[in-house]
Amino acid sequence: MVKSRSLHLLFTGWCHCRYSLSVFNVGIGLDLSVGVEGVLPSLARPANASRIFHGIVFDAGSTGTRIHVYTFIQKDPELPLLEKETFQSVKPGLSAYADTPETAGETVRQLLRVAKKAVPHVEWERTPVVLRATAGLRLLPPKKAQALLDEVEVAFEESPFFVPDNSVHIMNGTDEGILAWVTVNFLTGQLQAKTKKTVGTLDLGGASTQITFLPKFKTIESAPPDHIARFDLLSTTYELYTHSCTDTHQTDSSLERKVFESSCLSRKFREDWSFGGLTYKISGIPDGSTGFTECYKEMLKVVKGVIHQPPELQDSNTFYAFSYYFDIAVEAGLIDERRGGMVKVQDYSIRAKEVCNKLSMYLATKPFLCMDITYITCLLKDGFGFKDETILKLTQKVNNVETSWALGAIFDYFQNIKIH
Ligand SMILES: O=c1[nH]cnc2c1ncn2[C@@H]1O[C@H](COP(=O)(O)OP(=O)(O)O)[C@@H](O)[C@H]1O
Ligand SMILES: [Ca+2]
Repeated sequence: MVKSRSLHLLFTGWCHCRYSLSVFNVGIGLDLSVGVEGVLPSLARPANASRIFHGIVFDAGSTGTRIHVYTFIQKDPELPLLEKETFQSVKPGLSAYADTPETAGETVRQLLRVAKKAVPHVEWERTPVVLRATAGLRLLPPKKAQALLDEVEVAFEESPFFVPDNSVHIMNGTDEGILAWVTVNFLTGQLQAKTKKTVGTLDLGGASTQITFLPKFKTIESAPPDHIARFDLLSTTYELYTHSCTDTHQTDSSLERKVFESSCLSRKFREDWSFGGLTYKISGIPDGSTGFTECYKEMLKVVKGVIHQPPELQDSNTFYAFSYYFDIAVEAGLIDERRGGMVKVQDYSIRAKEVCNKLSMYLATKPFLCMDITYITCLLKDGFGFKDETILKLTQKVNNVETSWALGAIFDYFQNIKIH
């Protein structure tokens, strides 16, 4: 089976972008403390709270559905601690069941069993459960997406957990970027520091990508007002630059059963690939040139000129990066899967050249690695405008908690951070 994120974007045509920007209003009122398990959140204590309380977030991603069960401890009335996260994921994502929505309900029921084990029985009825869907459902026809969400809602209502209003919905890309930024800056302790030091975040999903950071005044000044996203967390208003792209769904029926050729694939590579209800024949270019330079040119066509480049990114030092940035770095041997690690933008580029210029070596085991890693290189350099030396901290977990927007989403539930 074909497994490549780049193929998605080549077929859908990158990209539907939304830029957002913001400022940071000082007055940090966020109370955080650090414990053995890591950084501890200060969330409003739910009514009728006992010492421990929980929150359940489902991430309905384009490639999989994940459950995050958070356990908080109310250390004192002001400072609950994030004690632990229970996490599990299943593949494929809900959008794969567009024509059999009952299966989406089954997926959710299966994952709810994890929550029943993680949350004590007596806590079930006051533990909120929410689901946020991302690019996979954003790209479906609205009726099909709604049918899936309805099945999820039925499964939630049948469950013993508390189902708040608007518990199940499709999240926009801006919220996705902001909530991931909240998660990472919370887990790394940046939000607790009485400074404006925060870390930027890069997320690359199966069908969308987000970049979010605290911009300098110059960036704020030069960006149009609709590039601004604000949110409130405790007594602080944050304004962040956040830019989200979702691959647009433009399946071209004229390509039906035609061969899709790419210089990012070995000349000997041939495979059928189903997408958008059609089957494509994917292959290398039999008599054409292959290799990094040609592949990069292909990627430039979908990346260049469609993504806003804030000039300050050329001077930025470190970004946290996860999802496919992490997965592809593991596949490319740049980092260890368990420990993650730091890479420079140029490390992706160097490895892309090595892989793409020896395509036959990877034909059997990693036929799409050249395409994927070249795409990431191109997105970072010519898409966002990062310099070669920028460091990406590739992290799947911080203090044993997934670096996902899901934790930010439960903050949003308990705190109503009002992203606007
Ligand atoms: O919570 C997570 N933990 C670990 N990996 C994740 C998590 N969320 C996303 N990923 C990684 O990101 C990849 C693509 O993301 P996703 O399926 O969420 O696409 P989307 O964000 O475009 O909807 C997944 O295959 C998975 O490897
Ligand atoms: Ca995602």
